[in-house]
Order: sequence, then C-alpha cells, then structure tokens
Amino acid sequence: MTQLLRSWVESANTPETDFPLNNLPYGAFRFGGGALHAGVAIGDRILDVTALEQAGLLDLPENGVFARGTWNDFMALGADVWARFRDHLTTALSEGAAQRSDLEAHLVAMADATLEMPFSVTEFTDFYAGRHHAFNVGSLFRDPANALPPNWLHIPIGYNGRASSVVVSGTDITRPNGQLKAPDADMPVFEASKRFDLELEMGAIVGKPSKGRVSVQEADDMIFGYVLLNDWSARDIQAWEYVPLGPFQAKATATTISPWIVTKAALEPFRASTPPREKELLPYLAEPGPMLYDIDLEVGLAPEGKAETILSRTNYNVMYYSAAQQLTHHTTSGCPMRVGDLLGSGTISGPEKQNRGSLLELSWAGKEPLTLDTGETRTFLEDGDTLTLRGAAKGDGYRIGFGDCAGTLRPAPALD
Ligand SMILES: O=C(O)/C=C/C(=O)CC(=O)CC(=O)O
Ligand SMILES: [Ca+2]
Ligand SMILES: [Mg+2]
Repeated sequence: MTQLLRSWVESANTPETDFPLNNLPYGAFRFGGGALHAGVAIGDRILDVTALEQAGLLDLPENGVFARGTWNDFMALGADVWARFRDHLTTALSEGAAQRSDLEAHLVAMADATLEMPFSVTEFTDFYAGRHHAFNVGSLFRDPANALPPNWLHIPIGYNGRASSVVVSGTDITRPNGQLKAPDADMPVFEASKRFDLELEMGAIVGKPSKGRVSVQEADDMIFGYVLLNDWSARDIQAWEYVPLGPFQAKATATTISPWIVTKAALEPFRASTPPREKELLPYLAEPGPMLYDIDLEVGLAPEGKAETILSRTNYNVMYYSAAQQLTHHTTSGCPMRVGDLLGSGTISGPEKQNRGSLLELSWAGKEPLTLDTGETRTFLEDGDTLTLRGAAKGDGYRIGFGDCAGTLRPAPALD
C-alpha cells in the first residue's frame, strides 16, 4: 500500500498535503470556542469523530469513547478496535464512498480550528538513543576519548521526565530561570538560562498497558502511534545539575509535541531497520524485524518577525534503538506501562554537521556560531525565536506528515 489512496475530500489527493487518506492521524480540536472534540485529519479538513459518535455513526464497543475529546479512551479499547476503526474511516472517506453524505456534515476546516493535546500524557520518559548525538554530547560534556558511556551500546539509556510539562504545538515556551554555575566560578547563581536549546525527537505513544516484562514484539504491538517531539533543554542548568541522577530542571520547562498522532498503521509501509550492532545486544533486546521508520525530519528557526532558516535535516532511521526496544527495556524491572505513556526517542542527529538535532551540537557548545539566512547568528535560542520541527514519511506521490511541531520562546520571568 505505497500508492496514494484517493479520497472524495479533494485536498487529500495532492502530493503536498501531510494528510492524505493513507495517513488519517488523530488529534483534538476546538471550533469557535466550543468543547474539545476528537478529530481525524484529512487534507485541509478535520473529521469530527466526537460529533460522528454522538450522531450514532460510529460502531464502537462502548459509548462516550470520544466524549472527552482526546484519544486515551479509544486507545484503551485495544488493537482490534484500532484496526477496525481505521478500516471503517478509510472506506468511508474513499473516492466514491456511499457514506459521503453522512460524513460531509461533520467536516470542519482545519484553518478555522484550534488544535490541542491529542491525548492526556500519563507519564513521560525520554531516551538517549541517537548514536551521533550521544557521541557529540559525550565529547562536549565529558571526554571526547570516551564519549559514549560504557553502558551505551548495551542499554537504551533513559530518564523519567515530567508528563505535566508536555504541551501541544503552538504553545509559547517561557525561558526558565535556574541555578547555573560557570566552570571557573566559586558559587552558583540563580538567573535566566543563557543556553536554552531544542532537541529534535520522535515520541512513541503507548496504547496498551503492561504488567511485567514484555518482549520487543509485544512492545511494538503496544505502540499506538508517533508524534514529533521537541525536548526543550537548558544546557547551562543541565551541565551543573545532572551528576549523578541525570537531567532534572534542565528538561522540565516544556516538551512540545506535534498535534497529530500518526498511527503505527499509517507508518507500516515505511518500516526501517536499526543500524548494524556495534556490540551484540543481550537477547531480550533483539528485534524480530524492522522497528524504526524512514521519516525525513527537519528543524527550522525563525527569529521574531523574520524568515525561517532550516538548521538541520535528518531521518528517524539513524537511531540506534527503536521505541520498541526502549519500551522493552523500560519494563525489565517490572515497571508497569500505562495507556498514554509517552517515550521520547532521544535527540535525532545524523552523521554530518547539517544533520544535528540540537544547537548544542550545531554550534559545538557555543564555540561555532551559526549564521542564519537573515544574516544574524545563533549559538543558543534568543527570545522571540520560533522553532518548528517537521517530519514526513515519503510514499509514491504522497506523504505521511505530522503537522508542524512549533513553539516560540518568550523571555524568562522577572527575578526579584
Ligand atoms: O549528559 C548527557 O550525556 C546528556 C543527556 C541529555 O541531553 C539527555 C537527553 O535529553 C538525551 C537525548 O535527547 O538524546
Ligand atoms: Ca531529550
Ligand atoms: Mg522536557
């Protein structure tokens, strides 16, 4: 199924749209200040599934699945329902479908809707699974000769983040104040972070809960879908606070996700293998098949009121560990996973300078400022900068896109 599937929604049939019939990603929106509704993107429209359910046009095993306007209750119904629902929508939105007149009344223009969090984040874990990112950060923060920690080629390393900090694309980000210490200073200070950064990542959403350890295949089956994810990071706070328990306040300001959950089903034709193992993994982490995806990614930076510069282009297929491997490792302790858990992939940097997924790497810790297309330079982010992540898997004449994952940086709160 790598051809474009044609829909009676004409805007879904163009090669430029992120949302052809092959995609059908899941989001949440408000229209004219109304209640939060769940919706499915198709071309430049949103199909209002909360309204479809209320009109009795969906065949689901429970009532009120979309009453809250988010996808958690739907995820909890399980993979058979996920597949049946998607098949039903694919048929009903296909060119020539008999259901057209039923559905047409429940389409709204995406341009007139406000997109909100598509699901309620239960818990958030962020990993460190990019080979090039880990090498670069290890070189910058520690020792270039021993850049990869000794565990790195054996364990998908992660830390428990803050679900409360996850926000949808379009939400302003406030530069944090925090405790910082210059390497040669005696005492730390409390002031605004001066090295505020982005991290280009993918987020995997757990749709099926677990009790006890799961295999990599079971973990893959538990994943509902993927979003783009920007793990905003205060590098100066991070450098001072992170020993020995890892990131804390440096990563707790905000994490932005793209507004549409792209389902695993839509990404199926784009599966890709992790790169060759440099050290053999313990058997519990071995993948039974390709569990990454071929998704082109880019990062754009637009200074306030100015044109955007593309800072980086890379692909999700460079990651050393897949989300399924990360999820498997996450359950080894017996840690239960829940519906709505979000796993950050770790920063996605490719092998070349132009593939790096953070300013820490792009500016080599501030030592090599970047020149933007506007002529100004950047080491880290300036107030007013808008950061936009974009991503798409590319099929034959169509793309499976995620919608923009954007945020604008606002000044730090005043210190008294
Ligand atoms: O101390 C380090 O090596 C770096 C840690 C991180 O930056 C954590 C993180 O967010 C990793 C990632 O996104 O890949
Ligand atoms: Ca991160
Ligand atoms: Mg974060």
